[in-house]
Amino acid sequence: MTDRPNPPSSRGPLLSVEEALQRLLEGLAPAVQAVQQVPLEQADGRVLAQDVVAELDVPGFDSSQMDGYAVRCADVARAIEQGRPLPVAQRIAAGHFGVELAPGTVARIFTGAPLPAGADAVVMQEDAQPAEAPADAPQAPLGWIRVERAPQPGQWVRRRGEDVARGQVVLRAGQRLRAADLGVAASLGMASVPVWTRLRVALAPTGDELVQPGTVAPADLPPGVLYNSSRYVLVPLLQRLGFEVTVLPVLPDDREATEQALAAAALRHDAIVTTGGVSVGEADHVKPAVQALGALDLWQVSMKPGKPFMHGWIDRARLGGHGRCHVLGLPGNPVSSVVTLALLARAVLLRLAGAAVAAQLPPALWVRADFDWPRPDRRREFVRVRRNADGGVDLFPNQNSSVLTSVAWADGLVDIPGGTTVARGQWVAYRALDGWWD
Ligand SMILES: Nc1nc2c(c(=O)[nH]1)N[C@H]1C(S)=C(S)[C@@H](COP(=O)(O)OP(=O)(O)OC[C@H]3O[C@@H](n4cnc5c(N)ncnc54)[C@H](O)[C@@H]3O)O[C@H]1N2
Ligand code: MOO
Repeated sequence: MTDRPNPPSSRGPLLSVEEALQRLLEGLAPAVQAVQQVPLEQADGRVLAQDVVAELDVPGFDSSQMDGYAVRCADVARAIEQGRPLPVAQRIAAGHFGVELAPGTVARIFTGAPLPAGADAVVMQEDAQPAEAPADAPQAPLGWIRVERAPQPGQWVRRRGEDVARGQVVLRAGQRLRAADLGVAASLGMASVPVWTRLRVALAPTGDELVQPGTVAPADLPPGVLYNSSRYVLVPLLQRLGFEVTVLPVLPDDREATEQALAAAALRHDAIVTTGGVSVGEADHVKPAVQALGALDLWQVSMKPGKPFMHGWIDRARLGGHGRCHVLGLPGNPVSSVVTLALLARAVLLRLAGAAVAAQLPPALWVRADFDWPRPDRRREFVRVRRNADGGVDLFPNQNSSVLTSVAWADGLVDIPGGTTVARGQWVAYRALDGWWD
């Protein structure tokens, strides 16, 4: 990444969310360096470090999809025409190979069993009836069947390689592995996968007003003091993204102490996520501290909540180390911190973790707004909503960025462009919050 000119100032036009994502991800290289081979059982959510190429076809052989009879379609058609039954010449169970199907015969076959050579379809047993042996026929120890309708070639046959073809790139480097991916890897015979080491993220809450729950009883809470609630939202979200998260003690509203704590954390982590202290007040020390230790890249985005979001880095060379430690400054209001983590910081952190991430928001679903939003804001708004049983979304009544119960109630965000309103019944862009963390 090259050094860039000054971040946009608070006085100029604010960056849009898309511009911010472009700027954040442009030239951003992964911070993780080592690859580890991890057993499939522990690989959920990890970032794949190398492409996985199939060494075999899956399935490895043509097989039956049903319990029934392996047949040659032409023979069945002829037998129907002549009104004759067909002899069952062999019996093939899953895990066993039969012999080539002799012309004019069928094979009893079970689901998953290999199709015998010569067979080109399977007739399920419900479509075949046991029949008497014709008087002029030789012995058939497994009996005779009669089929009413001629099958099409390929019917009820699971084709070799129809799931995965040998040589195919099945999983891509940079992909975050999900449960089904692990099953696919297992189907290729892999017991472990090469993944990047976990990104080491420090969460650094700031603010003299914060206390840890459990240290002061609600009845004894001094005026102006509140519990550090964001920590308990952000840590599980960061962990679900696959990071190794350390929580630092709350940083006081003090420039010197903020700088020292960030410097120490920068040497031991790939990225630091701060909360609070990024607005314009005198007690907002995160920005100047990052500037003193490295550089500020971006500050303030045209979004509500979340406007004061900040990104910068600490130059470890100044601290006797090497490389950069990225700092993502989330605004202090708890809702703003969740929304900026979802929309902006998540992409940066995942890229640092080695994941392939696009510089755009994930695609939205279009849903019906079952609410009015009559007062436009200059900033693009991300309002907390919940899908209802009628196929629309309801709005949480209090959209203040300090109201954390709005996030607890909501299952997603509706994206309202700056300067626009929403009328009940209108189609709006909805993004499920859950989708951001798996
Ligand atoms: N003059 C201006 N003032 C503000 C602006 C502005 O543009 N001009 N922006 C506002 C916006 S928007 C937001 S969002 C806030 C964010 O400010 P900070 O990031 O500096 O956050 P703080 O002031 O430190 O905290 C804001 C609020 O959140 C509470 N908080 C902080 N951390 C936690 C936590 N871990 N758990 C629970 N609650 C937390 C804090 O006590 C404050 O009440 O700035 C506006 N001001
Ligand atoms: O971003 Mo602030 O989050 O509008 O309150």
